[in-house]
Amino acid sequence: MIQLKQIEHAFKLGRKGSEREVPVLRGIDLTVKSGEIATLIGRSGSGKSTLLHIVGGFIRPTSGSITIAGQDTTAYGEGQWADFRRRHVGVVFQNFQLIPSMTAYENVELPLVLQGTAPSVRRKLTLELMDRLGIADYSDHYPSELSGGQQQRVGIARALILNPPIILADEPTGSLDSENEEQFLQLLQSLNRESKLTLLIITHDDKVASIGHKKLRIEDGKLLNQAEPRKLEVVK
Ligand SMILES: Nc1ncnc2c1ncn2[C@@H]1O[C@H](COP(=O)(O)OP(=O)(O)OP(=O)(O)O)[C@@H](O)[C@H]1O
Repeated sequence: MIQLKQIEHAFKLGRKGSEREVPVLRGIDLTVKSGEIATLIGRSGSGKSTLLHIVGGFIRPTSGSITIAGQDTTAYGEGQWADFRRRHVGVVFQNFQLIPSMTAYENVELPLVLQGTAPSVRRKLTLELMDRLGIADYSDHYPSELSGGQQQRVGIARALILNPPIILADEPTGSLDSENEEQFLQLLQSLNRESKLTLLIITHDDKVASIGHKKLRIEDGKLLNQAEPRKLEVVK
């Protein structure tokens, strides 16, 4: 579960001594239950990425509290966050952020290498996951030799390889065409169903937002609960 309470964030702009504060997030209360898909939609500049970066521990909020998987991470330093992320949170980015000089296989395996997992275990886990995500045939391809959809599958495989219960996704389909977007959204939904994965996805795309069990909207740094679309009444 992810729980944010009264999160405020202001960026400091300008020269030291004469900085001004620009408020970006204002009083965010957010709960994402275990096994839930939450989507957060909002215009450019509304604060989506800032919020995601706070949940992932890349930015410290100005005030408020963060609890993830039962642990209060609010006061964690960088080292603690890095360790916490390894065990609990995977991140998927819009532009995949794969390492161009590594093959698809090496990109997926990398977190296991950094963690010091034994080579035989690494090989088994990496091949199993790549097979499950339909990218085993592309093991030897470099990112530049993969389509956008395949690159994003490699991106999510890398985020999943350490088996985190939570995935944060920053505009994960932003670089995909509509067919690849559809397939990638189906993949996220099946991972959610089969592995009880908790997902927080930020987007400006209604189609992506529609896969959320919980659909949230952010406007000017404030969270609004997006109303469920009204069901049409059938007139007999
Ligand atoms: N490091 C920073 N320093 C100063 N201001 C920042 C910084 N990062 C973001 N901002 C400002 O905070 C506001 C929210 O930015 P954020 O990236 O969270 O929006 P967003 O909703 O994710 O936008 P987009 O959809 O365009 O990515 C913007 O006005 C932006 O200019």
